Amino acid sequence: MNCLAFDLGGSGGKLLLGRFDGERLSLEEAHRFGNYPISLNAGLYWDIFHIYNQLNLGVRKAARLAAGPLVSLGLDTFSNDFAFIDRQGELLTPLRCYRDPRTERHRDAIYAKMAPEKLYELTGNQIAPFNTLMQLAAMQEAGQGYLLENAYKMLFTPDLLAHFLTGETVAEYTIASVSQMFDFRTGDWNDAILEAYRIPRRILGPLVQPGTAIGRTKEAYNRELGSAGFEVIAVCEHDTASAFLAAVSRGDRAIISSGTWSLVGTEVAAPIIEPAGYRYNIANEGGLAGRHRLLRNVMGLWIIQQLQSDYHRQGADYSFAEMEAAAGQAAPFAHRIDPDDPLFFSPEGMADKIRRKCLETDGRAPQTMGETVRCAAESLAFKYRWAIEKIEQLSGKALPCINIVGGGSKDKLLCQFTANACNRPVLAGLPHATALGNILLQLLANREIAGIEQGKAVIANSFPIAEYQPRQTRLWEEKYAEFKEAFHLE
Ligand SMILES: C[C@H](O)[C@H](O)[C@@H](O)C(=O)CO
Repeated sequence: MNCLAFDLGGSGGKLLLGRFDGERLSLEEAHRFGNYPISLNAGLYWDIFHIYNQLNLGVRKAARLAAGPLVSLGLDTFSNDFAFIDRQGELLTPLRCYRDPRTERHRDAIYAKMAPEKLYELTGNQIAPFNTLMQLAAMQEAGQGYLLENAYKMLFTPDLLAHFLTGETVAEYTIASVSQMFDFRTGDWNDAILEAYRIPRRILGPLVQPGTAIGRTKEAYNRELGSAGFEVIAVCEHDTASAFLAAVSRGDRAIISSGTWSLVGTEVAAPIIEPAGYRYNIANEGGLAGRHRLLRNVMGLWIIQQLQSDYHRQGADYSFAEMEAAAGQAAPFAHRIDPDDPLFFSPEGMADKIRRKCLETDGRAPQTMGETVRCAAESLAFKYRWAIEKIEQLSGKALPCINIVGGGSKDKLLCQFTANACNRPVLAGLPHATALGNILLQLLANREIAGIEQGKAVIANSFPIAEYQPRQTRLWEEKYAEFKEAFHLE
């Protein structure tokens, strides 16, 4: 059986063809493309037409690769971003990038309507400038309430693409659950929040659970693509939910979905919404029925991706492997940053920002590319340790081992640093975990597997995992204590 996963991240997208023969699953990359925020008039946007074009290109390529018919497609993306459509399906707004600075501009006015503590208590979501609610509230503050009043629907990115293909308008649960408008207690949108920010409930699509068939591709779409059509299935449309679903986990362990963001968390049976969670900004996020993630966003490979772009602009083209090798040669523990400093959230000038922060903290700054990347990698590893400790504290369970999945699982240096800093073994693999989670749900919806545990066993049998044991633990313990002190981390 052939199915297709479309996975869109903050630096690129890909379409992977999944072939399942009843026992083993194989993945073949049908198409890959770049996806970068575009800056215009002080706003930051995604090019939704480029994304849609690339999706179609990938569908065509996958149809050629597949020996038999393409049965279904699942779409997953980063969370929080959205566009408005009217009744005809016409786009009323562009797709803004979650790093757009408008939410910061209106931060105080937004929190004056409802305090962040209250928002956390009602939703369990992290307090972050990129949440969907913050973006909608910023639109209201900027005098764009007319868009909310006149829209037919507000659709999250994967739901918008599903709409282009099928004409249906839904709000998939996992991506809705991180919008800061969803209430885990009722399993529905939170009316107090909607009222406080004048968000009309009718523009929010009907919630659907992952595994639901959204619909078949429209006739017009099939004609244009020369395709026989296929079913679009609501998978765990939030990429993190898909990645965690695929992260094969035996027993209690920490999972790091390592990509543009590093999502450091664990699965818990139910949301845990407590004052300590608010203090450490630990998010509750929804997964496939009965699965919840307790998770902390760490700035992630974004810092290294942005360094790469900086060097490119200066005329030096380094591959990730070259950057990793140079970092491996640089002196250890010479520089450090808190990767979650808000300064690092916005694009461009990353090397300068790192130098500035290092000077502030330690009075010296990295000069070479290797020193700068090493500073970022060691600091990320320390921040992972801190996040894992806080999640252990909040969940009341020990997490003695770490699974790293996603593109970052290929970064051997960062995986080894993570094992050292966290003093825990690391199992790293499944660079395409997000697409695998996406495909798992399609197999389930198409009744190719009986349950998700069977799917996880299929993944375990089909893909290799590398193991990293902690090294030089006493030295890393000392440096971790110094790191926490330097950045006043409890
Ligand atoms: C803002 C990010 O999109 C989000 O927190 C994260 O969960 C994600 O979706 C990473 O791709």
